[in-house]
Amino acid sequence: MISLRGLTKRYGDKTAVDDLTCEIAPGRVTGFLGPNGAGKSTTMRMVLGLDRPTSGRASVNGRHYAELRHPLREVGALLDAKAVHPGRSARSHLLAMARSNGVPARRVDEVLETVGLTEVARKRAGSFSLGMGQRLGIAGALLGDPGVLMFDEPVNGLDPDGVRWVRGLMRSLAAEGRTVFVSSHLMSEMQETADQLLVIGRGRLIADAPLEEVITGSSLNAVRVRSPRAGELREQLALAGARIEQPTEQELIVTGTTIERIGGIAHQAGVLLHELSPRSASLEQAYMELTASSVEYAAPAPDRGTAPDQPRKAQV
Ligand SMILES: Nc1ncnc2c1ncn2[C@@H]1O[C@H](COP(=O)(O)OP(=O)(O)OP(=O)(O)O)[C@@H](O)[C@H]1O
Repeated sequence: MISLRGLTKRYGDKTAVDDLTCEIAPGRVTGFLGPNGAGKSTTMRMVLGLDRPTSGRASVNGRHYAELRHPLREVGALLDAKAVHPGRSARSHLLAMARSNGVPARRVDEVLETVGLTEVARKRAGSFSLGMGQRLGIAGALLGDPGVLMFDEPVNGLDPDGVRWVRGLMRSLAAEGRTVFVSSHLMSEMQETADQLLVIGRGRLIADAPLEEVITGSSLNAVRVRSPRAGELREQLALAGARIEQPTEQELIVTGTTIERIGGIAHQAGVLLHELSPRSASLEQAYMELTASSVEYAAPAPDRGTAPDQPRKAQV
């Protein structure tokens, strides 16, 4: 369990993390999302005692990181895969970490096997590709067999096979009852991996909700209706306050109401339906809506050459 209580970090007059309060619970994967500069890495660094909060508190299993006797055995983290001495082999890097945390040396070979680096274990970490470095960082996080794991952009630089492997690893760590807290900009990947989402923007909490809830909260969820009398149904639905697009003569895309309501209106009007199906928004669409007002570093829109979009929706 990771707990954040009024967690705040200021750098001069810049507030990187702004009064975050939430719990990251065990037994599930919590995705940590937010635009560039939202404060994700700073939050993770404060959990690990690498940055001192300006105010508030971050704790792991009820204690501050500095109070943990063998931190690696309680919380494992991959923050920066490049934070390895380039002249050291993967194995000696992990052995040094193990020794300083009372972890037995045989565990080093186990985690090297888990991340698929056994064959290159004696090669210099400096010669590793980005993906191999990520795997070594993940091995370091797993070393103490901790109940709490944090990963900052773990799939960065991994090939599709590696991305699938990380997804499976996260899921199985959570299934073992561990707390898995992972940041990513890859929304399609998060949609496959996360159970819970913590979304921040400009350091502030925007959403802390189950993945399903974030997606169903999107105004882009729609219902596709096909009917030989689509025009007639359209009128009835409009009277009931729904928003309707009609891409073809017999097809309607309806938002702003429920599938049950549409079925009821069609029934009352005696209109035959050939299809009534939900069109779920993607996590990417839901995320873009949620964070539209929090994007700090955005390129101008290509067709208009102006500033970023105006907020569409700020809260779930
Ligand atoms: N050491 C520092 N000194 C000054 N400002 C900092 C420092 N570290 C982070 N910041 C600022 O704090 C804000 C949050 O940065 P942070 O790296 O936590 O965001 P992030 O959500 O991890 O971003 P990204 O997705 O781009 O990695 C940014 O505006 C950043 O410039």
